[in-house]
Order: sequence, then structure tokens, then C-alpha cells
Amino acid sequence: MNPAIQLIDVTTSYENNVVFTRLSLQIESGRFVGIVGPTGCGKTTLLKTILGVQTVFCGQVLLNGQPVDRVQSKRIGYIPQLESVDWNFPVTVEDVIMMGLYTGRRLLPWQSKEERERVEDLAGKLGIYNCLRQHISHTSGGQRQRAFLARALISNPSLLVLDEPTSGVDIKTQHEVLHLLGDINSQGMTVILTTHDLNAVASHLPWVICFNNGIVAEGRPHDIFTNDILTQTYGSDIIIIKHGDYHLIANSTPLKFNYDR
Ligand SMILES: Nc1ncnc2c1ncn2[C@@H]1O[C@H](COP(=O)(O)OP(=O)(O)OP(=O)(O)O)[C@@H](O)[C@H]1O
Repeated sequence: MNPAIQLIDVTTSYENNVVFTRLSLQIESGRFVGIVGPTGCGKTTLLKTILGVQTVFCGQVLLNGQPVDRVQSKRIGYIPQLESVDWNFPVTVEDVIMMGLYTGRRLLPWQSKEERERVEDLAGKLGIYNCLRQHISHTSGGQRQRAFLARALISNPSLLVLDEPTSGVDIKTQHEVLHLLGDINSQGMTVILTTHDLNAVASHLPWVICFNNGIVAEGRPHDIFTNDILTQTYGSDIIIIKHGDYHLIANSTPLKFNYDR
């Protein structure tokens, strides 16, 4: 297998806040990888480093063996945390998807017939064809996630990077989004995502990286979702209940309520 992503001895920080030091990581082409870890541990910073938009103080970031730079980063489809998006921006679902064709350029007020057909075709495949003329703020969480997925996919990237695609949607939509990503991955695209949902990772993803300002462990969820590794990653006691092929992961100190009061 060829590596899609290689980080070699990479150090990055925000002013005096060092996020990770001399990090080395390799993600093989065609993998479907989840990155998990506590809040503030550097997951988004790691994604930004992979995208080539994070200042790196030393080390190298390679995409398909070449240094990631602005030209290369166009080969990456990126979906940010949707909580960070301003939904009052006056655009329709169609505009959002179309923006994926104009990375680094202004969205033109006219589009070619071929561009419109590509947008309509992709929207159809992702089940949002009927929302194309709707204002993005009038769509549901799942429809927004699909609109941004279409925007990332429209330029045929070789790598898809998603920051918390399962947050803010219900459990059924989470399941649908992960299945959609699994289908995209099975067609050959490398997919990397971050999430706080360990149970979704355990049941849907073939490979996981436990991260906390560095790699704690990586491997198949079945192998590395152990009490030791998760406690090391999160710094608190975690229990894992195994039921057949299923893992249920929970904090070991639930709140106790006195219902008789
Ligand atoms: N633009 C920024 N300027 C300064 N510090 C930042 C900036 N972005 C992130 N940080 C800091 O860098 C560290 C890593 O943040 P990052 O967003 O990568 O974490 P995360 O694991 O993605 O968190 P979460 O799970 O809450 O999204 C945190 O201490 C955060 O406060």
C-alpha cells in the first residue's frame, strides 16, 4: 500500500501553546480512519496540518509522497465542524455544493450546464436533490452534512477529511452519514474523520487513532479500545462492555440520582 499521508517529525503550536511535538504518522491510501481523543487534545490541529493550512515549525507533511502545499491541498475534500459555520450566509444548497468547484476562486454568478449537471447528479446520489434550491439555513442537520459532503466531493479529491461529521445529528443520521462515508471509502477514497463518539467508531470504522497531543495507540477498534488505552487517552476511567462483536464504551462513574426525593 502507498501512504496517502505522511507526517514526519512534525511540531506545531499556537504562540506558546505547543499542540504536538515531533509527531510521526502514516495513513495508508484507501483507509477509513477515525481520530478520537479528549477535547482540546489537538485533533482539529492535526487535520489542519494534514490539509497544509497549519504552520509547522519543523518536520514534513507529505500527501501522496509530495509536500502538501496549496496546490496539493486542492486534492483534499474538507468538511469543517458544522458548528463553526455561519448559517445566515445567503446561499442555497446548490451554491454550497458549487463552491467546491471554485476553491480559492470567487463563486461566479453563472455556471456552465456541465457544472450544474454535476451538482445535480451528486445531490441525487447523496439524497439532497430536492433541497438544491433551499436556503442552507432551512435544511436539517443531516441535509447540511450531506450538502457539505457534496461540496467536498464535487472536485473529485483523493482524500476526504471531516471534522466531527457525527456531531449535532441524531443517532439514525449519524449511522447514515457513517454508512455513506463507508460507501465512498469502498470506492477507493481515503477518509479521515475526528469524532467524540467512541461507540460509533467501534461499530462502523475499521481503523482508529487514539490521540492526546500525540498518538497513544492506533489499530482496529476491536484491538485498541481497551480499558488501558482509553484511560490513557482520556485520563479518566472508561469501561468497555463487550457483547458479541459489539463494544459499548462508557464512563465508569455515572451520576447517581436519588429518584425518591
Ligand atoms: N486558532 C487558535 N489559536 C490559539 N490556540 C488554539 C487555536 N486553535 C486551537 N487552539 C488550541 O490548541 C489546542 C488544540 O486545539 P484543537 O482544536 O486542535 O483540539 P481538538 O482536539 O480538535 O478539540 P475539540 O475536540 O474540542 O474540537 C487547544 O488547547 C486549543 O485551545
